[in-house]
Amino acid sequence: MRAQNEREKAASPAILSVHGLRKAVPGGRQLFSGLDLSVGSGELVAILGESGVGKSTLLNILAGLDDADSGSVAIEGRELGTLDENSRTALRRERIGFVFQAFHILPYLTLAQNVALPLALVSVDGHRAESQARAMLAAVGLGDRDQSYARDLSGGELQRVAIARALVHDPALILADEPTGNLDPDTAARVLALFAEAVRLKGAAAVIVTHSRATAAVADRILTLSATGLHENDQAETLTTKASA
Ligand SMILES: Nc1ncnc2c1ncn2[C@@H]1O[C@H](COP(=O)(O)OP(=O)(O)OP(=O)(O)O)[C@@H](O)[C@H]1O
Repeated sequence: MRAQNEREKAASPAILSVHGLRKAVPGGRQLFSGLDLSVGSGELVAILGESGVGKSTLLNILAGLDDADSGSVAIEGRELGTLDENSRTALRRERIGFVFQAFHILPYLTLAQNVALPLALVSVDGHRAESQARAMLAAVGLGDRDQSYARDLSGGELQRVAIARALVHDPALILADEPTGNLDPDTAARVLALFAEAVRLKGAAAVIVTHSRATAAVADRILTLSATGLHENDQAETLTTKASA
């Protein structure tokens, strides 16, 4: 059965294809080079790595929010390097769900409006967008908070709003930066089930940066980022103990 799953995975189309990525920070220090990655439909990849190694930078490059110094990133066959800024923005809105480490929940919108935003940006009508947003908020355990504002929420609640917003438009590619870092184990398990549903039932591809053992455990592959790129890692002991989330 496992062999069959592996064959199916190998045959599934790559949603994300990365080749030879190299990135240095302003000032010249090189973060990584020779980085390759392919993530198919229905596949969830966890990325580990020491603090400061470049995990958030990598996610930003994968989303077209930052540029690599060399190498290529393609999403569903479209090379980001060949797209102008408007096309990149459109691709991001339509095909990517991004959970930022700092959440970026807009303070002047209600939670329902925040979560409905990705739908509004792809022209889903207002009533439908708000009702899907409320359903998504309920799925992350915030069904009774849809009219609240960010200032009234805890860090873990904000993180769940960010996750709801990233998943509401059924993105092809989910990029999540420490999505369970502020959550207790039960709540983390609940949101991880949502990521798993998006990947396994809806066919998304997901790349999740995490320090959490429990979060990495839901991944099909665990990779470690270092200066020489991404390397296979199934050594659970390399996960830090930050890890209960
Ligand atoms: N604009 C910038 N100018 C200079 N250095 C930067 C800039 N952006 C990021 N860096 C540096 O690049 C390195 C990688 O940062 P990044 O946030 O990608 O790491 P990370 O692996 O996600 O870390 P953490 O696990 O602590 O979140 C860090 O040393 C950071 O200080």
